[in-house]
Amino acid sequence: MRETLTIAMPKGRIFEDAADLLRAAHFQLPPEFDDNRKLILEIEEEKLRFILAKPMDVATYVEHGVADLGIAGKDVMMEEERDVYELLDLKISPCYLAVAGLPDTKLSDVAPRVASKYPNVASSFFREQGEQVEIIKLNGSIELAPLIGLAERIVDIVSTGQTLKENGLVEYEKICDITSRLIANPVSYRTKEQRITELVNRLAAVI
Ligand SMILES: Nc1ncnc2c1ncn2[C@@H]1O[C@H](COP(=O)(O)OP(=O)(O)OP(=O)(O)O)[C@@H](O)[C@H]1O
Ligand SMILES: O=P(O)(O)OC[C@H]1O[C@H](OP(=O)(O)OP(=O)(O)O)[C@H](O)[C@@H]1O
Repeated sequence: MRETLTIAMPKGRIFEDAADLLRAAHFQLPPEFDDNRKLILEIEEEKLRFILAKPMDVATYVEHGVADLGIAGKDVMMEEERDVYELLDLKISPCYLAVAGLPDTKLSDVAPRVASKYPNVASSFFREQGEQVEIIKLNGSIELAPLIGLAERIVDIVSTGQTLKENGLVEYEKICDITSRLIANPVSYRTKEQRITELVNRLAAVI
């Protein structure tokens, strides 16, 4: 009997883009996939179970082995080192990480303050540039920080650029491109290798 594969993923845009990708790969997603208030969704015929979590928690479920696979943004994978395998670049939910701030703000001689949801990524980026900064961790609405004087710079996700524009901010530097990745629990990868390879091949064929 085929064992069930459990896949963790975030609830928002990644879920929508992943559902499109799964449909393109001829997985029959039931209609309840489009009204995703439920936190656990199953495709019985395919022996697949999806669990919907916050982006930063996806890798936690996979690392602990309660999900065999996960779909997470590269941003999340870069921020926290995890004991998981990255199997595939799904090329969905594209965006990029950038340094932004108010136009014409000079960085002071003392360490400038940088607000971000990605303190580790931000800290490595400025360290590699040889710049000393003070990192301030925020959990969302990062663009507020320079507007109210909490920080001179932010490190955040940019997609359309609309949020920066509407808040009068400018991009100073692009850090890196981001897409979503298929990740696997190392033990599941060994014990359910055939099922996982089959899924990877079906997805890889439509990326
Ligand atoms: N404009 C964007 N803003 C944020 N994340 C984006 C954007 N465009 C693509 N992404 C990717 O989507 C991921 C977030 O996934 P998703 O939007 O599905 O999560 P969510 O459950 O809605 O999360 P949140 O609670 O952060 O709104 C990010 O880690 C990033 O890789
Ligand atoms: O370039 P854009 O298309 O405007 O997208 C970028 C914005 O989207 C994300 O925020 P999100 O909507 O996830 O909310 P958050 O502030 O709670 O993180 C990100 O943090 C930016 O604020």
